[in-house]
Amino acid sequence: MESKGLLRSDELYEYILETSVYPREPEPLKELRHVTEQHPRAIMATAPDAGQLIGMLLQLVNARMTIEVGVFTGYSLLLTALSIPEDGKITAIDLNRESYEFGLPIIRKAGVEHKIDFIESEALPVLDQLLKHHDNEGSFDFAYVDADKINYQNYHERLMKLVKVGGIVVYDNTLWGGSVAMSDKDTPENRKQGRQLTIEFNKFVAEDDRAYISHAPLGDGITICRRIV
Ligand SMILES: C[S@@+](CC[C@H](N)C(=O)[O-])C[C@H]1O[C@@H](n2cnc3c(N)ncnc32)[C@H](O)[C@@H]1O
Ligand SMILES: O=c1cc(-c2ccc(O)cc2)oc2c(O)c(O)ccc12
Repeated sequence: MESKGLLRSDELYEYILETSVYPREPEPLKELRHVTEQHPRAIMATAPDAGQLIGMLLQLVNARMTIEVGVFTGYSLLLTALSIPEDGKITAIDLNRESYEFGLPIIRKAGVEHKIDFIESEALPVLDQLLKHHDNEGSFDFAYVDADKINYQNYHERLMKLVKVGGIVVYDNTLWGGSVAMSDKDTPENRKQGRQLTIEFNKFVAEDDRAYISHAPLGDGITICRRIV
């Protein structure tokens, strides 16, 4: 049977970006995306098409309290900050404050810094700390995970407790450059470990009865999990 997947070319991806994503991208996000292009690790930023869907999900659940694991220069962070209300809060965790500070002037200019609690740390102990306060259980509306792939299952276990029933957790890079569907021998050496971890995570989350999921081929692949129990 012919594949139902439609994205057959870079031109088609460019078409989506130019037609439906860039014209609607808020100015501060556009500026941050352009500034981040000068960063040596620019490839790590959340793809704008994935960002657009994340923005819609934030609106759909009226997100106010959110968690972000993996900030880098702040594309997804700024997107979240622009999407939540004035009294909304983002607990944003990253090992590296320097990259957060790279984008901070644009976040400040957008007038949304007050919504961000940036924590420079390994993410797992911060999530565990949050869970020590029982009031935090089920108190978050939304979480976005875009960090070390080796811990995605660990993050998922914590986040399935921290987000409320009906809340959403989104994971980035769940197609890992398309390598999840390649044979090991065809996978570039620098993709092999991420490929294996991503395959394992995708299987794990597909079998998780606590969440309704959708694996969307936007950007580098995002998996949307809605906590249902
Ligand atoms: C792909 S980037 C995040 C991109 C970001 N979401 C954006 O839209 O630009 C991954 C980030 O995760 C951070 N990171 C990696 N491992 C981490 C860990 N164990 N705990 C916290 N942050 C981590 C890295 O420092 C890096 O900034
Ligand atoms: O090496 C990458 C590449 C990406 C990536 C690829 C394609 C897109 O449209 C967006 C992003 O993202 C990465 C990432 O988030 C990460 O944590 C490490 C490496 C990469």
